[in-house]
Amino acid sequence: MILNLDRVSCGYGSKVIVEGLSLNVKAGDILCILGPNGAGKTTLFKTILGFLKLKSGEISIDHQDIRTLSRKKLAQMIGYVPQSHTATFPFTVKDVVIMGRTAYLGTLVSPGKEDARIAERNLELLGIGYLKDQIYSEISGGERQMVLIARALTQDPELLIMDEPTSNLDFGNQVRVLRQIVNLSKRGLGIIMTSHFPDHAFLCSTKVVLMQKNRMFKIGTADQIVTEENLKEAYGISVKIISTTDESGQNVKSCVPLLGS
Ligand SMILES: Nc1ncnc2c1ncn2[C@@H]1O[C@H](COP(=O)(O)OP(=O)(O)OP(=O)(O)O)[C@@H](O)[C@H]1O
Repeated sequence: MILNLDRVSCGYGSKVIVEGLSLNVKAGDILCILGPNGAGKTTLFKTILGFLKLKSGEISIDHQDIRTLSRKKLAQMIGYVPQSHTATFPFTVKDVVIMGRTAYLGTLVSPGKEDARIAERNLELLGIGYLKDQIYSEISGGERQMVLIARALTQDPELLIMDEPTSNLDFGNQVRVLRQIVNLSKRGLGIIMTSHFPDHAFLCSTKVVLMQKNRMFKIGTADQIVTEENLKEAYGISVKIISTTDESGQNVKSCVPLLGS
């Protein structure tokens, strides 16, 4: 799988939010999109998913222009994980995950045994099989986030787009979700995620886009992009980047924000 963005510009009406962005995401890549509120991360997602019309440039997946793909075909290729939300209706976790099969079902066709099997397999893959009969609105925020990932995997996509997959999660669950993201990329999925924590780029990304409010962006590896200078420019705060080692002796960087006087 290869997603290719070629000089992409997108936005709303006459308002251009992202201008001239070129990048690619391949199987096994984790692209982490960073940037302040309002920089255009969600706008870019909506455009890749085909909800917003491209202003100019081209987006292709496996060399097919997304404008030529049906919504159903696009849903079979790209899984979307929204920020975790509370469902109003009391569906079981298994029912929520089976909804991921919609892209493969004909009109008025209900999911069958094979769809249920795929849903259960993905719950097990993420280590949350024990939740399957629980009510989605009665599980924790962290568990809901994992269920939404299982639902997107049940679409059997080649690319996963995740909108702040760690928002609303406690410290431990943030790391558990990041670990699952790394595991999924190792299984051959391409992943695009947004985060408000530059540390997440150090922890799991293979590529970073740092978006700024003035339509500027920087693209590179976490080491190249998540620098004290770039973070100051993007977020307007002073940050120290420090280094330590993990359990296996690998170097790990972390961002420490400075309050200043
Ligand atoms: N439906 C819309 N119509 C017009 N402008 C919009 C619309 N949705 C968002 N915008 C504007 O587009 C810009 C980018 O918004 P977007 O939601 O993409 O930012 P973001 O980087 O995802 O922000 P956040 O980190 O807060 O989620 C903002 O200036 C916003 O006001």
